[in-house]
Amino acid sequence: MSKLVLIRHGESTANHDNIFTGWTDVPLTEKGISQAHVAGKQLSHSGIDFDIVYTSMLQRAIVTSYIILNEINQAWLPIVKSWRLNERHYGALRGLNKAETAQKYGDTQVREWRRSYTTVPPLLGHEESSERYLKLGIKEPLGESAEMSWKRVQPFWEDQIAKQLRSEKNVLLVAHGSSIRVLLKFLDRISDDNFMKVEVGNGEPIIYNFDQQLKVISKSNL
Ligand SMILES: O=C(O)[C@H](O)COP(=O)(O)O
Repeated sequence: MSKLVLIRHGESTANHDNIFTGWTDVPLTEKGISQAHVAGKQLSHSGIDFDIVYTSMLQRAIVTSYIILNEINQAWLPIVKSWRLNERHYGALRGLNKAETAQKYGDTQVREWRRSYTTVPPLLGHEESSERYLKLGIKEPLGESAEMSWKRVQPFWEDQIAKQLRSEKNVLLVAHGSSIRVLLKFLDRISDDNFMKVEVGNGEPIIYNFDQQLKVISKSNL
């Protein structure tokens, strides 16, 4: 049997300011740091021995994973950082205030942009090339629906995470609202329509137990 623990990063400065973030690399707030400590303490009580940690290439998730690893006294674990676990790219919505955008375009449209599986946000008008992705030969998206982000998460699931779980390794994955929501959709077989209702809170551990065939035996929230 193997365990997968999914945790969304602690509150970021953009979460606090209600700003569309996506691939923008923003830090944790004091509250976000303390949420990461609390999640770490909860996990420490659960007594899970992890074998590997996966996180994104964005500091809000990376720092959350460091804090958790310290709290559970497993700071020595290997950490793999991948752009595939980044938040979905919010395109031209990036940097806008969510409430102001809802006032301008209406709640329904903004809910669709934020929670639909297939709706693509307005795209950036130009390509961007941050050094960290250039180095990997990754073309930054101009914007992504949740479905588009699943297309990049899925190969990582198959090649890395599922492989570990099949060999009975326990995996800690610290990522983002959308990269975790698409994983929940896959693992819990959630329909596109019901995906609209899936929410993931900051710093709230979700634990899956799998058998060797990667069948979900149980799921719980700490
Ligand atoms: O990228 C963002 O803005 C947040 O991390 C998640 O946003 P959401 O709540 O709109 O999914």
